[in-house]
Amino acid sequence: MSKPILLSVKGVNKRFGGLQALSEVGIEIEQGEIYGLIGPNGAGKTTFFNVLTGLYTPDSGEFMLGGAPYKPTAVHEVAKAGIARTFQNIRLFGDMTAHENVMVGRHVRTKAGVLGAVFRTRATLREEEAIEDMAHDLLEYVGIGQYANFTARNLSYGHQRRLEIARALATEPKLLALDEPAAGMNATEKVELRALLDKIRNDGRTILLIEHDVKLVMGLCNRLTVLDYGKVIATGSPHDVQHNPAVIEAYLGTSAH
Ligand SMILES: Nc1ncnc2c1ncn2[C@@H]1O[C@H](COP(=O)(O)OP(=O)(O)OP(=O)(O)O)[C@@H](O)[C@H]1O
Repeated sequence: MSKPILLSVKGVNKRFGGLQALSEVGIEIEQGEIYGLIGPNGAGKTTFFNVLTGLYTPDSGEFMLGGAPYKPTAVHEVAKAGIARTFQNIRLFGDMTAHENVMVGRHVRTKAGVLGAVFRTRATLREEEAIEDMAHDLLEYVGIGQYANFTARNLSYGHQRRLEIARALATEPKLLALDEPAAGMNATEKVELRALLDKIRNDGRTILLIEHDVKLVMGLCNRLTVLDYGKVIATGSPHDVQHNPAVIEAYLGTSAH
């Protein structure tokens, strides 16, 4: 039985000068699944992510999130609407501790507001304590609780990636969008990442994953879409997609296969 649709995207077009980077791209992600977006270099994956998360304005496109129309405008609006993302190149606050990085993510959802923060009312202090606790819990959840007080830049690469995921989860997203989370990871880190993403899905969250590591995507995703030259060339289960002639053709001779 199919689950409710969390994200529905239709007819996305995006042109850069003479280059049609996205052509009528659409996807539907069900609640609680890991959905993959793959494709050879330059296929348009990151452009799609940037459109979805408000970094690029599409030339056209319709978006529904959690059953309501969703307009990916400014980045902070996207976070409020319920999409949190990580980036291909890690973007942490390098001089802040791991704990502080997660707290920053949580502030998207705080209620006390600026006046509360300035006058440090009792409500603000209570909220701040709750945020501190939640940040600690999230660091434990992603498996780096013991590094809470380490400066982000001093964490290992794999741990920085986990910290990014914790920070994204702190916004309590409906959809967690991960842009190449396994990039640069060694084999052990990849196995651990896979277990973490599995756990996040088992806890009911929905994940959209761009990933170059085809093995990881095929092993982890419920369904996926393949882009090539800005167009959707296949959508389906890992098994169906792997046997799709258009996909085999697109990947022939590329390092991603
Ligand atoms: N800001 C931009 N200005 C002009 N062209 C762009 C811009 N961003 C992306 N492109 C072009 O759009 C196409 C799609 O790029 P995109 O980065 O989305 O692909 P990708 O599938 O994410 O590739 P990769 O796997 O290499 O990251 C490429 O031809 C790229 O050169």
